[in-house]
Parts: sequence; structure tokens; C-alpha cells
Amino acid sequence: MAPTLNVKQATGNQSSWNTLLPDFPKGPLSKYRKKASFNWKEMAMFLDGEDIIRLKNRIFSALESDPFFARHPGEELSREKYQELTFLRCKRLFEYDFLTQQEIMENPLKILNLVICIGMYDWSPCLQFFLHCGVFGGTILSASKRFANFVKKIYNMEIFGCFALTELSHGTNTKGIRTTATFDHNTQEFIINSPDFEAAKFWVGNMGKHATHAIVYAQLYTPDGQCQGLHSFIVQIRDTKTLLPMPGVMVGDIGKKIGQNGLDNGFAMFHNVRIPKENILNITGDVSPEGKYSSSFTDVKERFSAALGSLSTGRILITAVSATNLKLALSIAIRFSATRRQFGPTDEEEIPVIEYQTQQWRLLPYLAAAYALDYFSKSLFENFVEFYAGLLTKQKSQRQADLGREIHALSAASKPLSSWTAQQAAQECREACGGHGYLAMNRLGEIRNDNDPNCTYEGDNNVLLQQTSNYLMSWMNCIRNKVPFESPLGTINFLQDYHHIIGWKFKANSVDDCMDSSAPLAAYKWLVCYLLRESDLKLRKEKQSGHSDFEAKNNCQVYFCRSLAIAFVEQTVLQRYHDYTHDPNIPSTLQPVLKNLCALYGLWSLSKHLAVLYQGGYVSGEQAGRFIQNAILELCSRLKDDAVALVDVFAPPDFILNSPIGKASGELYKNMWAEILQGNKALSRPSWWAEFCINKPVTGRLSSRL
Ligand SMILES: CC(C)(COP(=O)(O)OP(=O)(O)OC[C@H]1O[C@@H](n2cnc3c(N)ncnc32)[C@H](O)[C@@H]1OP(=O)(O)O)[C@@H](O)C(=O)NCCC(=O)NCCSC(=O)CCCCCCCCCCCCCCC(=O)O
Ligand SMILES: Cc1cc2nc3c(=O)[nH]c(=O)nc-3n(C[C@H](O)[C@H](O)[C@H](O)COP(=O)(O)OP(=O)(O)OC[C@H]3O[C@@H](n4cnc5c(N)ncnc54)[C@H](O)[C@@H]3O)c2cc1C
Repeated sequence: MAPTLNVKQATGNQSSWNTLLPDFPKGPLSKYRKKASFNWKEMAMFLDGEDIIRLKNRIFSALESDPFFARHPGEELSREKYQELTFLRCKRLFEYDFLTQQEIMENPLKILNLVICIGMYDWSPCLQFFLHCGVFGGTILSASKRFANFVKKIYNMEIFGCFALTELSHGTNTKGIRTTATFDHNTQEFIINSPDFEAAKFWVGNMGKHATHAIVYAQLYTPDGQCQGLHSFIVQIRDTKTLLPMPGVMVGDIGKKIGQNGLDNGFAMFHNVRIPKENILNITGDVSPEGKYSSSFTDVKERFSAALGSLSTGRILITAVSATNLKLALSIAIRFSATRRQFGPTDEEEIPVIEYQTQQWRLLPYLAAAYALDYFSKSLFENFVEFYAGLLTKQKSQRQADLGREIHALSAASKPLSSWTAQQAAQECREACGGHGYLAMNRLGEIRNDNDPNCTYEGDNNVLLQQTSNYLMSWMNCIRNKVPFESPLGTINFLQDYHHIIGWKFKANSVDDCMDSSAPLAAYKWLVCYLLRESDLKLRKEKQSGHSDFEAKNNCQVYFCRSLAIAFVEQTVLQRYHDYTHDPNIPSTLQPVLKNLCALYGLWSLSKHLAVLYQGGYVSGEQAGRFIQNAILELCSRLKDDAVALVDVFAPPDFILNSPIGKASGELYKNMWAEILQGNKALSRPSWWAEFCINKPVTGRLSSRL
């Protein structure tokens, strides 16, 4: 299915652009804004549409006018104060209730935009709110109608929720979870137990200080002593009136993290905690009053997949969340680079650092990635909406099952791709802003540290990639035996031409031949087929040499299955963005720059696989590699004058971006200076001044004790 999020969008007229998207203040960035090949307002209207822009404006201006969201330059909050403020902000989000059910039903993309807008302000209140309403609430909402009472309490904050899967000693390996839920048919209750402290629930967002209820994943035991596998249960962990722990629950905060410190991540241990029978989230199985287990899944593996199905939602959202961090970091670094002047052709003239080829090559491919990944995350979200509708209506068709598998395979690789790209970009942007990038007020450190766990939570990136390569390898039998196959979203359909594609060669004879994304796209199709063949051969060889399935699979990851999963998802992102940017209905005023972005994203991503392209014989000779490199540089240079306008399209208002060097005026030094002087202690003498002025050290006094 082609994503619907595309060229249907109307751009409106000039007067609607100006009403919704005010002009930026004139200043040092005006020069680059004038040079742009397109109108940034037309692009914003085209990409988002009027309705979404209105929503974004509504959210941003509500936050900007609300004292609870005020920014305080120079203020350093303690962790406890930051947690308190985060909770107060989260409560305000309830009060704003930005979206009605009706609006979400009419356009589900609005919920994604809501996450993005609040996250652009600060990820801590955003995650707190959505872990409760979305992850906790959404899981319960989709489980069964019998939780209607809970649902009401969730959305009026009578209770506060968290999602507790991970334990101290097991995270990615969900089969290793050891918390137990034993059914007692005499009392019609489940008894929740943590066998020891290593099985304590750990890392759980909202659990540290304030969640009253948790979705707890546990091994379900029926009275016959049988373990029925991983299931989830609603467990009350704190009293709703006092926030004190419930009997049998030991719950606390895990301590300071590298980022996201407004959020209270916690631990919990359970000692014979009794919960009513009805609190099992009967998504994959249930227990009768007599204690007999039943499940609509006869296959244990299918049941396990379904039990973890809700994790795909988070992975799709993290793909979008990471793309958002990419946009934030680039907004700051590109505006800085267009105003920061260093060196020049003559002693009299210094030039903006964006004019340097190196600076362009370091930043502009990430700008292209931001556009491609943003489009991909939204299109995958739309695919997910279709799948979710099937879940809610209890669809049991083969298509629904295949769609679930395909979305799992895609999200298990798009989360790694997007989170790693944002992580590397945040560091590159930090360095691209030189010393000023390291000043906390400019926000690049916060963006980098808050993005970091996207690489880990909802499944470690490296382990998740194995899910995608497993999915791809599962088509190898069909490929070998030339049995026709296709998937609901069509992402693997090109593999039907495997035998043909594997014989392809790089066709470009000049840099010009590489300037369209069709060149890297063809190379990617070959790369995926080649890595699939090599991974399959390697796996078979490993098994033939006597290794167990477990060992064989582990020995096939580096350079084989891992590269396969990455190449596949990059190819899929590029294919979707290529189709989008080449649609004949794209306004002719926007198409050239969009095509340049797509080509740059494709070539830059592909260039990281050059060694394998040579190794496998797709490209040969010195020229081929040089064409690709020169095309990347040419595209960077073509996009250089569009770069400021391209970030204007997605940069949030200054208040939200919260970075003096990233402000829309481009008054780099004035903005920094103002922020520094607003810090209430910038000019004051230190409280410990006397330690220098009065209490002098007696030089050498301690040396005799050594
Ligand atoms: C995937 C695993 C690593 C698998 O491990 P195994 O090796 O043990 O299993 P197998 O490979 O054998 O798998 C068996 C079988 O199952 C299939 N499978 C697995 N998962 C899925 C799935 N999700 N969907 C479909 N199918 C699945 C698999 O393909 C196999 O099938 P085949 O044999 O046919 O191939 C697994 O163990 C795993 O998932 N590990 C990771 C654990 C994890 O993710 N933990 C998360 C804990 S919670 C957390 O971290 C939260 C953090 C905070 C998150 C912030 C989110 C930001 C955004 C929030 C905004 C939300 C807004 C919501 C909006 C709204 O609705 O309002
Ligand atoms: C900020 C934050 C918030 C979180 N919030 C929540 C929450 O709300 N609820 C919740 O339940 N959990 C939460 N988590 C936990 C998170 O989901 C886990 O940390 C994550 O699933 C990874 O598991 P792990 O930490 O056990 O890593 P491990 O699985 O122990 O991984 C450690 C290392 O070993 C490697 N490794 C492991 N297995 C393999 C393998 N088979 N092959 C190759 N390499 C392997 C990994 O690549 C990784 O580098 C949160 C984590 C963080 C950081």
C-alpha cells in the first residue's frame, strides 16, 4: 500500500501562508533566505497542510503563554525540582486536552504531531504524559472492553500509569523475564511475585516517584503448575490518595540518568501482591474461574509475538521522535553556520562557515536525512493506523497477520536507523557550532543526551536489527524456489526479481548520471539482494560446520545480517521518499529542491556501503566511487543556499527551540549575550569568595603527611 500522506496536500494561497506562518525578523539570516530556490511557507503548507499547521501553532502558543512552561535562563534545577516541574507541566497537558477523540479519528497524524510539538519543548513532560496516556492507556484501551472503568480513570488522572516490562537483569531478552503471576482459584486472584532483586522491574518511566498503577509483564502460572508464558497485568503499586506503596510493593527511583531527568524512572519488587482476576490484560490469553488457561493462539510463538505486539507502536513513534531531534539539532547548527564567520579569501572579508565545503558535507546530508526520515516515520505511522484499526475490530485475516509481521520488521530497523542518525547528527551539530555548541544554553547537549536512550529503549538497536534480518531471511526459500510472494506494504516485493537484480552493475558514466535518487536506489536493491545471498550462505556454512542454530545465527551478524537489515531499511526509506519526491503532482516550485534532498540522502547513505559495493562487484574501477563522492559534494553545494529556508520549514518558534545561536533572527551574538546577562548569577561574586580572598592555603602544609 502506498502511503496516503503525499502529494494530495494543497498549498493554499499566499495570504493563508502569511496568516499561518509569519515572516521571520530581518537580520543576518535574511541574505540566505533571499537566496533560497523556493518559498519556505509554500513548502511548510505542502508538507504539513493547513490543519496540522494550525494545530502546531495552537500548541506552541499555548506553551509560550503559560507560566508553567516559562523558560528561566541560567536556572539550574535540582533533579527533584525538575521532576516536580515536569509533573506540573504534565498536569497542564491534561488541562489543555489539545486533541479531541473526534479530531484524532479524523486525522490520526495529529497525535504524532502532538507528541512532536511537546517533545520539541522538552522530552521529559512529553514522555511522562504519553507513557501514561499512550503506552499505559493505549495498551489497556486496546485489550478489551472490560477495562472501561480504568480507561475513564486514566484520562481524568485519577490514576497514573507506567509500563513495566524490563527487569534489573533482563531487558531485550523478554523471554528471560522472571516476575510471576500465579492464579489462585480459591480467591479468584493473581499473586504477583519478584523471585529475587535481580527480577525487580527496573528502568520504568513514571514508576520512580508517582505512578499508581503499572502494566506488569509476568510469567503466568496456572494452578496445575504450568507456566503459560509472558502475559501482562494491571497492578496497583501506590495508594492514589497518599502515593505511598501498596502492601507487598517495594517501589523507588533508580537515580540520575544521562538525560531526560525530569522523568522519574523507577524500580519495583512484588511480594505476594494480590490483584483481581480481571486485571489480566487478556490480549493473548485468559484464565477461567477454575484456573484453566485458554488462548485464541494455538501456536506458542504466535502468542509470544502478540504479547509483544504493542511494542511496535513505541518503535514507530521513536522513529519520529528521533527525526524530530535531528530537526532540532539541524535548526540550531545550520542557522549558526550561516551567521558565524571565520576566515576568508582576504584579510578584510570573513565568510559564513556554511560556505566551507567541509561544513556543508558535515551538515547537509543530515538535513536530507531529516526530510527523508520525517516522511518515512509519518508514512509508517499511517501504515500502523491501518493495522491498529484491524486490531480494534479483531480482524483475523492473513493480511492482518502479514501486516503485523511487516510493520514489526520495518519498525525494528527504522528505530535504529533514525535514532542512530539523530545521535550522530547531534554530535556533528555540536561540533559544527564550535565552542558555542558546547554551551548548555544552546541546547545541543540536551538534544544529544535526550535522544541517546532512543537507541536503547523499546529494544536495543543492535538486537532489534536481528528481527528485521530474520524477516528478510524468511523469504529465502521462496526466492530459491522461485515461488511468487508479496507483502501487504510491498516493501519486500522487489526481492521477487532477486535472480535478475543480483546480476546488476553500476551504470553511471558521469557525475550527472548520479544526480537523481534512482541511481542510489538501484544500487540499494542490488545491495540488499547481495547481502541476503551472503547472509544465507554464511548461515548455511555455519550450520554445516557443526554450529548450533544459536551459534550459527550469532556468527552471521557482523558484516552480514546486521548490514542486511540496515541496507534494507535505508532502501525502504529511500524508495518511499523517491516515489514521493518524483510524483508528477508535486508543485514545480518545490520539486527540484525535494529531488536534490532525496538524491543526497540516497548517495550519502549508500557511500557508507562503498566497500561492499566493490567487494561484491556491483561497482568497479576508480571512477565509479569518485562519481558518487563528487555527486554528494555537488548536491551539498546546490543545497547550500536552500539550507536556511529548509530548516525554517521545520524549526519550531524560538521559545520552543530555546537556543540563542539557533534563533530565527540569526543575531547570534546579541542573542547569546542577552541570555548570558539574564542569568541571575552571571555578574555576581561567588558565594565562596572568601575562600580565595581571605582563607589562603599554606603551601606545602600537607606534603609532610604523604
Ligand atoms: C523482539 C525481541 C528481541 C525478540 O526476542 P527473541 O529472540 O526472544 O524472540 P524471537 O525472535 O524468537 O521472536 C519470536 C517471534 O515473535 C515475533 N515478534 C517479536 N516482537 C514482535 C512484535 N512487536 N510484533 C510482531 N511480532 C513480533 C518475532 O518476529 C518472532 O516471529 P517469527 O519467528 O515468525 O519471526 C523481544 O524480546 C523484544 O521485543 N525485546 C525488546 C524489549 C522491549 O522493547 N522492551 C521495551 C520496554 S518498554 C520501554 O522501553 C519504554 C521506554 C520509553 C518509550 C518512550 C516511547 C516514546 C514515544 C511514546 C509516545 C507514545 C504515544 C502513543 C500515542 C497514543 O496512542 O496516544
Ligand atoms: C531512559 C530509559 C527509559 C526506559 N523506560 C522503560 C520503561 O518505561 N519500561 C520498561 O519496561 N523498560 C524501560 N526501559 C528499559 C529498556 O527497554 C531496556 O533498557 C532495553 O530494552 C534494553 O535492554 P537492556 O537494558 O536489558 O539491554 P541488554 O539486552 O542487556 O543489552 C546490553 C548489550 O548487549 C547487547 N546484546 C544483548 N543481546 C544480544 C544479542 N542477542 N546479540 C548481540 N548483542 C546483544 C546489546 O546490543 C547491548 O549493547 C528504559 C530504558 C531507558 C534507558
